[in-house]
Amino acid sequence: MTKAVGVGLLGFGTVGSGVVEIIQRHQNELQHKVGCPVEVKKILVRDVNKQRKVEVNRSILTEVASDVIYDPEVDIIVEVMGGIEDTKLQLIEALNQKKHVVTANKDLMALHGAELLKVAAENQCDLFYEASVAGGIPILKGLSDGLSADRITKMMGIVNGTTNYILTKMTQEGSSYEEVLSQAQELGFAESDPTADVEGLDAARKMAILATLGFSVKVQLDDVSVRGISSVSDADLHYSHQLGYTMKLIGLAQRDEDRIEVSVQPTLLPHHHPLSSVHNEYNAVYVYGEAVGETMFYGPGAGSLPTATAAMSDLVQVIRNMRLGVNGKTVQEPLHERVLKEDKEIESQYFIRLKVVDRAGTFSTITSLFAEYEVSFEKLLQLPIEGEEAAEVIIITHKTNKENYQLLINRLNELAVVHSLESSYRVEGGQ
Ligand SMILES: NC(=O)C1=CN([C@@H]2O[C@H](COP(=O)(O)OP(=O)(O)OC[C@H]3O[C@@H](n4cnc5c(N)ncnc54)[C@H](OP(=O)(O)O)[C@@H]3O)[C@@H](O)[C@H]2O)C=CC1
Ligand SMILES: N[C@@H](CC=O)C(=O)O
Ligand code: NA
Repeated sequence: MTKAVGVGLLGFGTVGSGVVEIIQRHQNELQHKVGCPVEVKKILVRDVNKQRKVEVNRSILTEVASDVIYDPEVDIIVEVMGGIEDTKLQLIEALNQKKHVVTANKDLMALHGAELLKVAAENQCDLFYEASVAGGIPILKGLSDGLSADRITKMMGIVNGTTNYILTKMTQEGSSYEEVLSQAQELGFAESDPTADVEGLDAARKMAILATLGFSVKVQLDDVSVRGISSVSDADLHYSHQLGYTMKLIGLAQRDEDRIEVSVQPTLLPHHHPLSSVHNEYNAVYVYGEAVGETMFYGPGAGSLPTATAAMSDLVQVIRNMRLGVNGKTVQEPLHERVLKEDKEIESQYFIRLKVVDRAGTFSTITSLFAEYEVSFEKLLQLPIEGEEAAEVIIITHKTNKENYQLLINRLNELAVVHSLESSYRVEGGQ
């Protein structure tokens, strides 16, 4: 039999234990696909004495990274521990040792992906990162293989499992934000610091990776405009629903000619929109290509075995490349210059919720301001607030540009008839 390929893991938590479980349980299928046994040789953890979900021989656990990186029996490193700067240095060290790398680390790839890919290419090594975006969905392979000949113009999707889980449970079961967040943590969906999930940063990192690959443009993390779900209230969910919309944390990457926009924000979608029925930790990404038209990638976006499946598909690809002697050949420089759209080029509908003074003339003052910025109403709801001389006004606008919208929002806040601007969100999938 052909010599076994040796795998070293950095991390043995939610994703790492899934990787080991798949290697153990699917060894026959793996051997059939790659033509040799796949063996886990070493695993880096923080604490070798910790109780583990998946059983391995204790002797392969270590708390010293170099035990994995310099192990001559390790051909491929699977990095599933997280972290940025130290992890980057360790992966560079591993690549310089001619170890191929598979990683689930979007924090690292969004910030240092280009540099790491360069080091990998210089060492004729593979560096694959399918698990870093949308968990078990083969979205990166979908873009780089399936749609490789197309020109991608838009990607829109739900790319964070934790926030989708939270919004689903809040909307469908009326659960509290805190309660569902801790469930998502227990289920292993959330990041070690869940602020990255709920404040949209995790999704922004994934959108930067997607936009870089899909548009062949070097998109920086700072290019992504980000807003999370921590300020979404029950009232927002309630009124959105009443007006026919579902709230989702949406990542959007769009290009017109060579000008791009990348954002992550809570967004209202019509109930009938396919992304509205993506629930719990599931993710989905719409990809629009000039030639293919519209495709949608759907599946579990977080969790142990789904995410490990993505890392394993990269592992299989690395081993196939090893057998063909073609590792490190897939890296390409971006084709296009990165030019970001200006606010006046970004068009969208908006949901605006105001608390206003409940008396004659209020409405005409508000509508005049909207008219001044050429923003018209598509839907409107006005409800008196019991026990107060105030009313709640909820507006869905027609499409307007972001510059006008922001000017309007600033001025609305200053109107004497407006007590407060309660909330405002982008609306997609309508007109
Ligand atoms: N969970 C998910 O659904 C997904 C996670 N990811 C990404 O995968 C990576 C891993 O996530 P996840 O498995 O959830 O994380 P966990 O916290 O469950 O696991 C992390 C593992 O790495 C080990 N570890 C962490 N830091 C160090 C260190 N400095 N030195 C040694 N060992 C260390 C831990 O050791 P010990 O066990 O001893 O504590 C643990 O085994 C992250 O980059 C995450 O963003 C990507 C997609 C989905
Ligand atoms: N915390 C992430 C894990 C997968 O990337 C998420 O919730 O999507
Ligand atoms: Na994926």
